[in-house]
Amino acid sequence: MRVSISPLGDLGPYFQNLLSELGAGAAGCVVASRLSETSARVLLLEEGPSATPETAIPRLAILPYVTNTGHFRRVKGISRGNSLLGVENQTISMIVPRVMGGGTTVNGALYVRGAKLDYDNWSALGNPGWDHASLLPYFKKSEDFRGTITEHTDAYHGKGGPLTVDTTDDVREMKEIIRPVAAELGLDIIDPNGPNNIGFAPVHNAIRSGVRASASEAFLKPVMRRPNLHILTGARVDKILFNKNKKATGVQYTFRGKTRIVNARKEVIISAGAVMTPKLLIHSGIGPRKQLEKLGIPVVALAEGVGQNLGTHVTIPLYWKIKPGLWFSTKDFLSPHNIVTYIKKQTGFYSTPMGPTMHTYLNVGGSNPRRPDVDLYMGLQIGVKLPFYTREINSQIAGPLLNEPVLFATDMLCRPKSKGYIAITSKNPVELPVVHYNVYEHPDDIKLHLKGVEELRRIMDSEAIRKIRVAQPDLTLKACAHLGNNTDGYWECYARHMTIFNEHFCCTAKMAPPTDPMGVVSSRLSVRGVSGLRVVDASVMPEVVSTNTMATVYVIAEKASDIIKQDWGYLTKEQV
Ligand SMILES: Cc1cc2nc3c(=O)[nH]c(=O)nc-3n(C[C@H](O)[C@H](O)[C@H](O)COP(=O)(O)OP(=O)(O)OC[C@H]3O[C@@H](n4cnc5c(N)ncnc54)[C@H](O)[C@@H]3O)c2cc1C
Repeated sequence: MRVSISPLGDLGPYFQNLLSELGAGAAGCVVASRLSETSARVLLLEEGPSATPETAIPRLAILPYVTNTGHFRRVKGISRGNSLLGVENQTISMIVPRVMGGGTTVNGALYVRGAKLDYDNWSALGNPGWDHASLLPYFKKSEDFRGTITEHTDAYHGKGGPLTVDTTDDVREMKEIIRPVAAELGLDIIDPNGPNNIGFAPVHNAIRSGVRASASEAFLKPVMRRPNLHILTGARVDKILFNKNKKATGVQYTFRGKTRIVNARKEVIISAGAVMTPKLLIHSGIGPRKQLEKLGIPVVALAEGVGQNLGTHVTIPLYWKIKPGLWFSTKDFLSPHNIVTYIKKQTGFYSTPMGPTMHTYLNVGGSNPRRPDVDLYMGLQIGVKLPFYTREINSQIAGPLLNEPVLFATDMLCRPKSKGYIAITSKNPVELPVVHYNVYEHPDDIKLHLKGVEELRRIMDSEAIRKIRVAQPDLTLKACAHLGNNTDGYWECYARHMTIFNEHFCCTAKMAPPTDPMGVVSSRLSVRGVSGLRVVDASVMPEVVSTNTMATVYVIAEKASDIIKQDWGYLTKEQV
C-alpha cells in the first residue's frame, strides 16, 4: 500500500478543523477509516514505514520471531521471581510493531473474540455500553466472514465488512484430526466466535483469498483516495500539546529528522498500542506523579494508572512427535511448485499461516462453566530451535525434535491475575520502554495453569491422538528431573522454566469509572483530567480478554469511531 509522505509543513491551512490520530495499528486504521466517512479532516501519523510485500504471505506470518523484518522494535520483557527460569536473564525480547497496520502486519493473524462474559465483565466494572450485546453489532460490522455458518452461529458473523475472516486448509486438516478426539472426550467442536465459548475451536484467520488482511489493507487501502484522509508514515509523535485550559491542541512530531507541530482543532486520538501509548502520555505530562517528577516532566494531569495494570497471556509450550508424512516438511518452503502456485493463484502451501490451528477452550478451575480459563492451542509444525530459551533448554526440549514433524500445544492462561507495568525511564522519545511482567506473581495463576497441562496431557493420551503419535523422545527438563517423572512438582518446575508471556499487551490506560483511581479513560475513551484527547487501542481494555487481542482491538475501534462521530454531531445519540 502506498501512502502519502508529504511533509505537513507544505500543506498549510488544510489541517484546520482536524481530527489528528496517531498510530496506524489495528485500532488506528479502523478509526481513520471510519472517521473519514464523515466530512471531518483526518490526519493519521504513523512512526513506521509501509509494509513490505512479504508480510502479506500468510505462511511467513511467524517471520518476525526468527528474523528482523524491520517492521517492529524489540523491547525488553522482564520477569523476576520464580519464573522464566529457562530464559536467559529472565528477559524476553518482545516485538512491538512499528509499521502501517501495526500488530496486524506482523502477527499470527488469528481472529478470535474471546468469551461473551469478558465484555459483560467490562460493563459490570462500570463501563456502560461495553457489554457483549452492545459490542456484537460492531464485531459484525468489521467482518466479512467466509467460513462455515450454521443456524446457531449466523447471528454472530458479519458479511460485507472490510475485514475478511476465513479458515484455511491447515485448519480444516486439523479439524479432521480433532473430530474423533472431541467425540472420545465428550467435548464440542465450536465456532471460536460463536455463542458457545467452551470446546475445540478451529482457528479463524484474518486472511483474504490467501493474503493477510492487515488493518491497513482491510480498512485503509479501500479509502486511501478520500480527500479528507491524509496519512503520513515515518512520523514519530513525541508529545501531545495542550493549551492553558488543558485542551489538547495538537501534537509535536519528528519527520525526516526535523521537529514539527500540527494543530488539531477538534481532537487528538492516541492509538500507539499498549506499550507505546503510556510512553506518549507520560512524555506529554499525563501519568503517575512520581514518574513525572523523576523524569522532570511538567504535570498536565495526574493519572496513576498510566502504564500500570498491564495484562497479557502466559503460555507453557509442550511438544509431541508425530508420524512423518502427516504434515509438510522443511523442503516445502523451497518447493518451486509451492512458490509458483502462490505467486500465480495465492493458494497452496504459502496461503495458510504457520501457527496454531485449533484452540481448546476449557474451564478447568470451576469458576464458570461457560467462560474458559485456559486455551490449549494446538498445531502441527516442524521442530525448530526455540527463541528466547537458553542453550540447555534448547538441547533438552527442542534438540530431539529438530526438523521432525511435531504436534505442539501451548497451554495459555486466559486471564492471569498477575499484572505488570510499562517502565518509562527517559524523557528521550527515542528511548524504548521496558515491559515488566512477573509471571505467576499471583499464586492462583500457576495452580490454574497446571490444571491446563493436565487437560492437555489427557487430550494427547486420547486414542485418536495416539494414532498419529510415534514414540516420544526423552524431553525431560534436566533441572526438574529430580522431582520425579510426571509429578505435580515436575510440572510446576517445568512451568517456572518454560512459561513465557505473549505480546497480547493491554490495559495500560484502562477504561474505568471516575471512582477507580487507576482508571485513565472514561467509557467514551476520553482521557481524564484533560479535554480533546482520547485513547483508542489495546491500552483501554479494563481487563485482558480470554484469548488473543486483535479482534477485541478492532471492536474497541469500531465502537470508539461511532462515539467520536456522535460527540462531533455526525451521528445522533440513538445511533450509538
Ligand atoms: C508478534 C505478535 C503476534 C501477535 N499475534 C496475534 C494473533 O495472531 N492474533 C491476535 O488476535 N493478536 C495477536 N497479537 C496482538 C495484536 O496484534 C495486538 O493486540 C494489536 O495489534 C494491538 O493493536 P493496537 O492498535 O493497540 O496497537 P498496534 O497494532 O501495535 O499499533 C500501534 C501503532 O502505533 C504506532 N506508533 C507507536 N508509537 C508511535 C508514535 N510515537 N508516533 C506514531 N506512531 C506510533 C506503531 O508503529 C504501530 O503501528 C500479536 C502481537 C504481536 C506483536
